[in-house]
Amino acid sequence: MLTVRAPATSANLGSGFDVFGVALGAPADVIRVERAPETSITITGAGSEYIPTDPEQNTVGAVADALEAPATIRIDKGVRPSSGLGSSAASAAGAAVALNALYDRGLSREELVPIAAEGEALVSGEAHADNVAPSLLGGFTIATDDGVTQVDASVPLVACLPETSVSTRDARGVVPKTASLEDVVDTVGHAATLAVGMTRDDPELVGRGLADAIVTPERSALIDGYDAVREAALEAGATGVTVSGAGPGVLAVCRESDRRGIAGAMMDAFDAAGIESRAYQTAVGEGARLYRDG
Ligand SMILES: Nc1ncnc2c1ncn2[C@@H]1O[C@H](COP(=O)(O)OP(=O)(O)OP(=O)(O)O)[C@@H](O)[C@H]1O
Ligand SMILES: N[C@@H](CCO)C(=O)O
Repeated sequence: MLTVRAPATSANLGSGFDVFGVALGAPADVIRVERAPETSITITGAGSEYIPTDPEQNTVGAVADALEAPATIRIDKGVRPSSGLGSSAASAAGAAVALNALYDRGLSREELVPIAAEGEALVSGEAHADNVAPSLLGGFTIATDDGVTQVDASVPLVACLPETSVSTRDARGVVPKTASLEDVVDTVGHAATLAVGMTRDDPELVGRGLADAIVTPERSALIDGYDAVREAALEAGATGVTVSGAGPGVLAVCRESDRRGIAGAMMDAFDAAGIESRAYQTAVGEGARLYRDG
């Protein structure tokens, strides 16, 4: 049996819609695989009751198919589905690493990115790689049609998840089809600022670079309490706040010394809106880790 711990991720980071992503130190999915004549899936953990075990409908089934690697797959969900932390992608990335090793396919982590993205196509209709790339490679990733660029980074973060859910498929429905040149120019500037900030481990630059006037305003309108939570995080010292992935999770960038206070302020603001939430005090972290259990 092989075991993989595959981290949650936060995609988009505001200005990098469908392109930027970071691996988070926590939470994570744990995937266990054993060779079998046919793929079967069992699921435990956060939100497991909402996830299909049919391999045709589960992201890990799509990965097993793409790698021609049938297996008994056990998923222990640490990443709650439809919360904005790349739940479906964590399972897909974990399965890709585990099955690649189980069947000695010899593919590199970069080569596994499009394979894990097959799972994302299954659940959201498009094979975007901005969650699977950081879950596989760790750090900060820039996923484009030309491939993935990765840098290790160490930037403190708070990911606050309300007890509500937004499906990626629905959230993609509100993304504007066009944008003004002014907004595009503005977003390019912020995206470049964010990328430089990641290379310097600079929370000020990363926080400033989250700003986006194209997708985030439409997405944040789907999240009850978002404006109050954002305001509370900024008042508590966050250097920037945005929607995590497709939402409803909210991501704050900060200095380490402010992280605890920001987590509390965000949860209090959701609470004042009548919504329970959970905050992860975390940081940009490593990619999927493989354990050989013997
Ligand atoms: N292994 C899996 N883990 C989690 N969700 C899965 C898995 N396989 C299929 N799904 C389905 O995918 C959907 C969740 O994916 P979705 O992209 O909406 O959320 P997410 O991955 O948590 O969010 P985001 O991409 O915004 O960070 C649910 O409908 C769930 O049933
Ligand atoms: N880039 C994707 C990430 C969520 O899966 C989106 O925002 O729709």
